[in-house]
Amino acid sequence: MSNKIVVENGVLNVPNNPVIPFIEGDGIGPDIWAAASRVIDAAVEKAYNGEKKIEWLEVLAGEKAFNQTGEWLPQETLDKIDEYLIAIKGPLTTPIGGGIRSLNVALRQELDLYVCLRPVRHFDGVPSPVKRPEDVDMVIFRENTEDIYAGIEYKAGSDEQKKLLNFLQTELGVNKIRFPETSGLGIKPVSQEGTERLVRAAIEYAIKHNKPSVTLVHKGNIMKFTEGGFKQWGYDLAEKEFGDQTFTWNQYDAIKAEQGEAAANEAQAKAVAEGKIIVKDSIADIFLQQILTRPTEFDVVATMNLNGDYISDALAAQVGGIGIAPGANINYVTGHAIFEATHGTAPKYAGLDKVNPSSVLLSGVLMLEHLGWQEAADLVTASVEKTISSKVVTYDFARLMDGATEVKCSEFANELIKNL
Ligand SMILES: NC(=O)C1=CN([C@@H]2O[C@H](COP(=O)(O)OP(=O)(O)OC[C@H]3O[C@@H](n4cnc5c(N)ncnc54)[C@H](OP(=O)(O)O)[C@@H]3O)[C@@H](O)[C@H]2O)C=CC1
Ligand SMILES: O=C(O)CCC(=O)C(=O)O
Ligand SMILES: [Mg+2]
Repeated sequence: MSNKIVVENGVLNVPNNPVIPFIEGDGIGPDIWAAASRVIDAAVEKAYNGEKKIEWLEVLAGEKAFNQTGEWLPQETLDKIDEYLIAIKGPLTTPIGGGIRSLNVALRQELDLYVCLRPVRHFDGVPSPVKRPEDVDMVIFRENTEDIYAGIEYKAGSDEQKKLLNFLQTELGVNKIRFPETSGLGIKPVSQEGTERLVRAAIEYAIKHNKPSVTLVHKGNIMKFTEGGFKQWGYDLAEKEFGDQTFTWNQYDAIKAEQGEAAANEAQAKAVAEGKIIVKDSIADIFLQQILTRPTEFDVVATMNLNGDYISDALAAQVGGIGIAPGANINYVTGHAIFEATHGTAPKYAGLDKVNPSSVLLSGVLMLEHLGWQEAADLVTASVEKTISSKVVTYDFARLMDGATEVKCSEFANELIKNL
């Protein structure tokens, strides 16, 4: 039997010994990947008595790739992930202000992994800066291929910047750039198709997991045709494709305008009683306040690339920090997915065997769930809960806990394996 994961009629077919490519990552990548992969292997072995086993296939990207091949993201890496469908990666460095563009973004764009899925929930015993971290239970659907984040920008003074500036000024009559000659210029594409496929995935997730609401987060009051477009296209999609399963604040506003507020409230209450998902929206600045002040009001969050980047780190802090925040980049149509930690390469801790491997490990749990290997996923989750409750933790949690035993990254993995 082939050891390739394939997608057939939209359903993943996973053999017992699937080949799964991995990218170790830069900085802390080697430490966290060594720890996490040992725990994943042990959980799979235990859950299936050796009947199932992942065949890891290393593929290169980042500094390791550059040192070995002279390329930051070799074509072979993309080809292998394309071929084997599902992969997992550690973080990759992106220099600031110049140098190569993000390899993380490039992987998402090259494989058209249009959803960045980042579930955020609290694990018992994890120290948090907020009073009720258990109130945070949100799943972020971040658009992953467009927006200002896609990296279409031109350096101040470059020929391209001058051409674009000239076009803006002479063809479009733009006269609001305060210091035109010395401005770097960026382009923010946000499309109807890109919005629709992201919001569709978010609503389908909410339906499948019985989540009561989907919130579209945007700054559409200021960026009317990009972020405002996202909001409108999102509402339109909900009404067009999920009319029987959703009630939108767009519909609420229409009823209110025609029949008054009481009728709109009644319609919304009826929709909730019928188990419909409320599709609402929130402007990004107040959203960042409300996830702190009233987190129980948010369940599934659909947003654009840059907002999603900020929101994921902010929400991660509320449940104990970036060391425990998992993620996945997914194309629900082709079946391609790369699971990855939310955090970066934390260069000051590189090679110290110190940091928390939970972010990439829990990304591995998302991967096991995606493969349908729920038993192995549950073993890892239970072990993380048990280990943290026993206060055996890495430095990031130890510094916020009373009476904790601080262990190294690899020792934390040993403890997790013991507690499987
Ligand atoms: N998807 C990816 O591959 C990503 C890559 N990056 C890249 O990573 C590089 C470094 O980015 P930077 O902004 O410093 O952000 P990082 O996420 O790498 O690190 C910031 C801080 O977060 C904490 N942290 C990160 N990972 C862990 C962990 N596993 N366990 C415990 N604490 C952790 C540390 O906090 P403390 O100092 O308090 O101990 C660390 O100093 C950049 O090149 C950036 O572009 C960034 C994000 C995602
Ligand atoms: O690509 C990078 O270096 C940063 C990416 C990032 O912060 C993210 O995707 O959350
Ligand atoms: Mg980020």
